[in-house]
Formats: sequence, structure tokens, C-alpha cells
Amino acid sequence: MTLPAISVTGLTKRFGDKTVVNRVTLSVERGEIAGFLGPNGSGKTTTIRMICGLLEPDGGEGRVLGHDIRSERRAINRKVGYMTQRFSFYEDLTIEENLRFVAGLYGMVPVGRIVRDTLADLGLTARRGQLAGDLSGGWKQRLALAACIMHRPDLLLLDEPTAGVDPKARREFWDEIHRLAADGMTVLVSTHYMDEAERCHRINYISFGHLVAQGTVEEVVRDAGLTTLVLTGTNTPQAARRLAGAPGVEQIAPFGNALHVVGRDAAALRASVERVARETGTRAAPADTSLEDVFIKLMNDGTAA
Ligand SMILES: Nc1ncnc2c1ncn2[C@@H]1O[C@H](COP(=O)(O)OP(=O)(O)OP(=O)(O)O)[C@@H](O)[C@H]1O
Repeated sequence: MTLPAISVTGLTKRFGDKTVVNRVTLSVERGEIAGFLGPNGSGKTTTIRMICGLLEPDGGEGRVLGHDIRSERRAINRKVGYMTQRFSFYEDLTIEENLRFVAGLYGMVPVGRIVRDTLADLGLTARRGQLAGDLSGGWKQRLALAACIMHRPDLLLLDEPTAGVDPKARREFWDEIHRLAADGMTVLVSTHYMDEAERCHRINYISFGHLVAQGTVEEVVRDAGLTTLVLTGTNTPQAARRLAGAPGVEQIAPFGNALHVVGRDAAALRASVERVARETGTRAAPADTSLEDVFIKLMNDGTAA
């Protein structure tokens, strides 16, 4: 049996008197794409930095790519590619010049071949002479990814890599991530996008420093134990007002002309929705609970804690 790429237990980090990562236990198999989700400030970046050896944990232990996260931080560092939230380039250098610069910085040899192969791998060869500053958001992300994988890391840590990038470029970026994983690279990626969470093999949800949900998308949705009903008809705005605060109703969200109503107590939810449907002349039907509904619940639970 191969060892997991990431296996950490009880990972804890404090800044001053604030515990921002609280006893996080996480395991990521080799070749897996693991999603890391959670509200702003919940501790994702801090956890990623402890995993790649940039930050020393205050508590907990574990191994990354077979190395101890406390005593072998430099070894981990060398085998990891880390794309930070604000990756920067020299805007007045071309794509190729930027990559040559990074390769030189890390002492990679032979620079020419490594840069040529990386350009080809990421479909950047035709654009290699373009100035980084002239690239669209999607191509900038691709250049950032190229710079992170040039040294052939075994583990890729991506911190919100596609923030602000259009859907087509995001899809292409994710196709690339899947190609890299299929070739054996392990990927841990933080994101706020639901469609991206759904493209991960497994997801991990962190709230106020605590890991509160883990598994495949199907497992996380199932474990949340939510029931969803959808109301349709012309009177849904009135139905929404009547449902607010009704027994069993925890979330109400309009999607176009439909109203999604979500709650844990299926019987109470159904009774409230059916009553309001009768009163407002709308139609109620059961629906699948979405990952977004689950994340909103986890966020609300975290705020209440
Ligand atoms: N070096 C630091 N010193 C003090 N506080 C810090 C430091 N780094 C992070 N924090 C705090 O730790 C908490 C967790 O931050 P972190 O960046 O890990 O969250 P995140 O989940 O990545 O958030 P986002 O989704 O906004 O990127 C935040 O309250 C942040 O302000």
C-alpha cells in the first residue's frame, strides 16, 4: 500500500492568542485532487503553508510526501509546487523570459530544455514571446501554474488559483489539473467556487479553524442530512416572505423563478412548504440538495458555534 501524499493529525496554528487552525486532521492520497473549502479567514492558507513547510505548526504532527512536517521542512519544500493567491511575474518580460528567470532562480538545469518542455506541456509555446503584462487573466494563471510545476513537484498546492478568471479559462485550467493528477501529481486546491469543488475527487471543509466535513461531494451532501424542496409559480416572492422563520425552514434562496427551501427537519420543512404553497398558489416538489446549500449550512453552523 502506498503512503498518502499528505497525512497530518491535530495540526494547530496560533497567531497571538487566536487559534486559526485547530487540530486539523487531513489525509490526501497520491494522485488525488483534494478540494479545500471554507469561508474567508477560516484557515485554509495557513494550513497549506504548514503542509508545504513554510510555517511551523504549534501543535500536531504528520508527514508530507514521506517527510516529517517539523524536522524535514526543507525536503518537503523542494518536492512541492505552491501557487499563492497573488502570484506575481515581471510584466515587462515575456512568458519564456519569466520561466527562464524562475528556472535560474531555483538552479534548474538545463534551463533551455526545462523551459521548452514546460511551455509545451501547458500549451504556451505559441505564446512564449508575449509579454506577461499583456496576458488575459486565464493565461496569467496558466503561466503561474507553469512556474509552479517546472521543477516537477510531487505535490501541487493551489491557493484560490482561478479567482476572477472567466468560466472557459477556469475549465481549461481544471482540465490541466486533471491531466497533472492523472500523471501522478497530488493536488490540494482551495476554492470558493462550487463547480470547482465538484471537480475534486474529495473535498475538505474548514470552518473557523476546524475541519467540519470531509469526503466525496456525494458523501458531504449526504452527511449534511438536509432536505430540499423547490417552489415554482408566479407567487414565489410572496411565498419566500411567508416561509421566513417558519418551522423547519433554514434556508430560502430564489433561483430565477424557483425558490429553494432547505432544512434538517424534513417533516417540519414539508409541512411549512406545503402550507405556504397552498396559501400562495405555488407548487412544491422535492429536489436534490446542492453542495452550495450544504456549504451555507456549514457556514451558519460555524457562526452559531
Ligand atoms: N501571519 C499572520 N499573523 C496574524 N494573523 C494571521 C496571519 N496569517 C493569517 N492570519 C489570520 O488567520 C486567520 C486565517 O487566515 P487564512 O489566510 O489562513 O484563511 P483563509 O481560509 O485562507 O482565508 P481566505 O479564504 O480569505 O483566503 C485569519 O483571521 C487571518 O487574519
